[in-house]
Amino acid sequence: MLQVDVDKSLGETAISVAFATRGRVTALFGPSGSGKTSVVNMVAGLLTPDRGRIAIGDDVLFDSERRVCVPVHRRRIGYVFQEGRLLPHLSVRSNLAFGRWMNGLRRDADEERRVVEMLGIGGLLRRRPLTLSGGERQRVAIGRALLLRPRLLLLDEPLASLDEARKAEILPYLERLRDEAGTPMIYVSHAEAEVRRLADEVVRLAAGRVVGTRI
Ligand SMILES: Nc1ncnc2c1ncn2[C@@H]1O[C@H](COP(=O)(O)OP(=O)(O)OP(=O)(O)O)[C@@H](O)[C@H]1O
Repeated sequence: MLQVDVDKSLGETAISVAFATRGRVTALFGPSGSGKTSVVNMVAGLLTPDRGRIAIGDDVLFDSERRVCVPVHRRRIGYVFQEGRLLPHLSVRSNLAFGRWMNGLRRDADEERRVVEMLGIGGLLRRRPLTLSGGERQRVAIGRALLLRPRLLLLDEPLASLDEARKAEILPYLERLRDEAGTPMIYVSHAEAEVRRLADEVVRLAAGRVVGTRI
C-alpha cells in the first residue's frame, strides 16, 4: 500500500494532500495546476514536503517528524516523464541498459527480453530516439523505467504530447503493463477517458487538495 500525507507550500500555491491506495493503477486526476506533478515529485523524492509522511508498505520514504528522507536513487521508484527524456546519442538498446547501469544493476537478458516483448519495442533496439515516433519513444521510456525493477512506477501524463492515433497505439501497452507487470503505478492525467480505461483507484485533486475518489 502507498500512503501519502504531505503539505507543501509552492509560491502562491499550498498543497495539502493525503491518500492511501492499494490500486494496480491509481490515477492522480485533476485540472492543470491542481498539484498532480508536485505530488508525484514528492513521492519520487525530487521535491521535499514541508511536512508529512510517505510510505510504501512498512518502508518509510519520508517522515518529517522522524526526520526520514530517503534519497531519490534509494527509493526504487520508476518515473516516466511527459516527454520521455531518452538520451539522444544512445541507441534504444543502450537507453534501456543505461538506467540499470546508472543504478548499479547488472544486465539481465531475460528481464530485458520480457520487457521488450511486452512493450513491442524489439524492432527498435538499434534506432536512436530522434528517429522514433512519440509513442515509440514513450514505450522505450517505460521499458527503461521497468528494467530498474521499481516497486512503484510513476507516469506523469505519458500520453500528453501524443496525438490521438499515437495515444490509441500506446494505451493497449499500458493496459498490458497493468495486467502483466505486477508493478503498481501512479498515473497522472487530466484526460477522463484514459483514467476510466486504466485506473482502478482515483485520487481527484483540485487546487492542491483531494476532492474525491471518483472521476
Ligand atoms: N517551484 C514552484 N514555485 C512556485 N509555484 C510552483 C512551483 N512548482 C509548482 N508551482 C505551482 O503549484 C501549482 C501546482 O503545480 P503542478 O505542476 O503540481 O500542477 P499539475 O496539476 O501537475 O499541473 P499540469 O497538469 O499543468 O502539469 C501550480 O499553480 C504551479 O504554478
